[in-house]
Amino acid sequence: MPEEGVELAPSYHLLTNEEILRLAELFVKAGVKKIRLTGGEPTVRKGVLDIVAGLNALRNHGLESIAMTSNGIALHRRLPQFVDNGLTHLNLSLDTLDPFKFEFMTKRRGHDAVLKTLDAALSSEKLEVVKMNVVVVQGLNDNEVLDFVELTKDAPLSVRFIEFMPFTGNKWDKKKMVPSSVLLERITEKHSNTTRISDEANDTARSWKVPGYRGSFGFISSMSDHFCSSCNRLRITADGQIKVCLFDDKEVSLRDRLRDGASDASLMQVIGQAVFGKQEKHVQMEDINVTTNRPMILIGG
Ligand SMILES: Nc1nc2c(ncn2[C@@H]2O[C@H](COP(=O)(O)OP(=O)(O)OP(=O)(O)O)[C@@H](O)[C@H]2O)c(=O)[nH]1
Ligand SMILES: C[S@@+](CC[C@H](N)C(=O)[O-])C[C@H]1O[C@@H](n2cnc3c(N)ncnc32)[C@H](O)[C@@H]1O
Ligand code: SF4
Repeated sequence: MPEEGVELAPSYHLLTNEEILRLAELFVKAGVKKIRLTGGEPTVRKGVLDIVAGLNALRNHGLESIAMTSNGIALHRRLPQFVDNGLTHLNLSLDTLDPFKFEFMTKRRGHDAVLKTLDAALSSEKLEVVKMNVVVVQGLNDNEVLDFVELTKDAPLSVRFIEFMPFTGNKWDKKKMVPSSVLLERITEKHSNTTRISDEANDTARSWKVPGYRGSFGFISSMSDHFCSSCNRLRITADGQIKVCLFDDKEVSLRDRLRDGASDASLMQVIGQAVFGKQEKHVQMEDINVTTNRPMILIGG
C-alpha cells in the first residue's frame, strides 16, 4: 500500500457477487481448479461469505480448492463461517512477529488479532492448508527469519519468505530486497540438517523443512530466481480487469463486456486472447515499470 493510500473505487466500478461468480463458473468450466480471493482485503467486502458459498457450488464443475489471502485482522471470529461455506486454503500475511514493528510497518494495530486468526486457522479441522506470507525487507524484518522458522516447529504451518518486489508507491530499492539464497544460508547456519522438500507443480515457493518440525518454510524468489516458466496464474482485479502477469500493465476489462451483455462464448474469446498475449517471463527486475502498473494492494497478490 503506498504511504498516501489509494483512491477507493466507487462500488459500481467493482464486480458484483453475481459477476464474480459468473466469471468463476466460466473459468472452472474451462479447467481452473483453484480460485483464490485476495482483495484489496477480502474479509472487509460485504457478502464475501456468499462468494465463498457460490464458489463452493462450483465444486460440481471441477473446482477443487477455494483459497483466500488475508491480512487476518478481521477474521478470527468469522473463520468458522468461511470454512463452513467452503474455504479450503488460507494464506495469512504477517511480516513481523513484533507488535511494535507491526504497527510501524502497517500503520495500524492488530498484531494480536492476526495471531488469533492464525491459532483459529491451525486448530480448524476442515481447513486443508494454512500458510504465512512474509515479505522480507532488508533492515526491517530480515533479522526475524529464524523466529518465523520456529513457528513451524509445533504447527503444521507453511511459512513463505517472499522477495520484496517493485510496485507503484512501495519505495522499492534493490538494496531492500534480500535474495532467498541469503536467508537460506542464515537458516542452515542454525539448522544444518535443513532439507529440501518437494513442491506441487506450479507452486510459487520452493520449500524446505527442519527435520522433526511439523511445518515447513519456503522461498518465493520472484526477483532472484523467477518461476515464470511454470506460471499458470490469471488474476481478475476487483474492478474486473483480467491481468495475465503481476508485472504486465496491459489489462482487459471483463466487467465492461459483462455489463454490455457479452455471451459466455465471447467472454471466453476475450479471455483466450489475453492469455495468448501473456509474455514468456517478466522483464529484468531493473526494467520493471512501476509507474504504469498498479500498486500491489490494487492487484491483490
Ligand atoms: N512474481 C510472482 N509472484 C507471485 C506470483 N504469485 C504469487 N506471488 C507472490 O507470492 C505471494 C503469495 O501469494 P499468495 O496469493 O498468497 O498465494 P500463492 O503463493 O500464489 O498460492 P499458493 O501456493 O496456492 O499458496 C504474492 O503476494 C506474491 O508476492 C506470481 O505469479 N508471480
Ligand atoms: C497485496 S496483499 C492482498 C491480500 C490481503 N489484503 C493481505 O494482506 O494478505 C497479498 C500479498 O501480497 C504480498 N505483497 C505485498 N507487497 C509485496 C511486494 N512488494 N513484494 C512481494 N509481495 C508483496 C503480501 O505479502 C501479501 O501476502
Ligand atoms: S509470468 Fe508474471 S505472474 Fe507469472 S510468475 Fe512471472 S512475474 Fe509472476
